Amino acid sequence: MDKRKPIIALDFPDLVTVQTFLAKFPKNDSLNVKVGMELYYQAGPAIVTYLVEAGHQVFLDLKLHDIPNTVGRAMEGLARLGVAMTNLHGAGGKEMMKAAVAGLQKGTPLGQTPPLLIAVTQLTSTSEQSMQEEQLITTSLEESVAHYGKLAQECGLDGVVCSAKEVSVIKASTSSDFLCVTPGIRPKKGELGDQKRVMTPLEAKQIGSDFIVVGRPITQAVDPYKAYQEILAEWNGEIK
Ligand SMILES: O=c1ccn([C@@H]2O[C@H](COP(=O)(O)O)[C@@H](O)[C@H]2O)c(=O)[nH]1
Repeated sequence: MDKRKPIIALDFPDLVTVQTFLAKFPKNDSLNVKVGMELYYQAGPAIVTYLVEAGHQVFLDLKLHDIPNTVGRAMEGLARLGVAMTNLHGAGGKEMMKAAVAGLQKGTPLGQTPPLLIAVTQLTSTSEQSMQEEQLITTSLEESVAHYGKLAQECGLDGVVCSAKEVSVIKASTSSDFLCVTPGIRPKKGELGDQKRVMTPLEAKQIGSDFIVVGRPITQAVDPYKAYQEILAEWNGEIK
């Protein structure tokens, strides 16, 4: 995946809506796109194959969280789809994460590299208060995120999903090459929606995010391609 390009969250219900959206971008532009639950559960693996064959780099964001055997076998299947990155919930634990790594390796066709595997730490829609009250976690949110980062690295994962606000703490508790994939990205004065821990593309760049994930600020914009270009420019430090 090209780190200079934002990952566009294709949170749409079907192939036709995806095609209509992508038609607003120049033909032959290879994009970083994210397929999440909304699209995958309605359009199935065929949507992933469609995007891969169209030349896009796909982050398959299904956030697996189940017993180790189930997650390992599911990852084995997902590895055959040709995605560049996929993920699970770090809260599933070490045995589950190790099974996922093994499953991806087993399922990846000979001669190909397994997708990057990253662990969700605390969702960017979670505040410290809700984490403490609803998950009964008594540490700070930063400590919880750092903890999941360390576990994920111990299990052989490539990085985490976190807010850009936690990039420094993740890098300090793991290593500088441990990937921080950061959703919860909003342009200055952009609508937050359900996101709680947000940063602008420029702030995320300055703090060291490896990848930014952007959905509604692009997909719901009046001119999605223009919105994408503005975010791309900011992410690449061209707008200060
Ligand atoms: O902690 C997380 C993990 C995943 N996401 C996903 O990223 C996009 C963000 O969309 P926006 O419209 O830019 O808010 C969405 O697909 C989420 O499922 C996240 O936001 N936070």
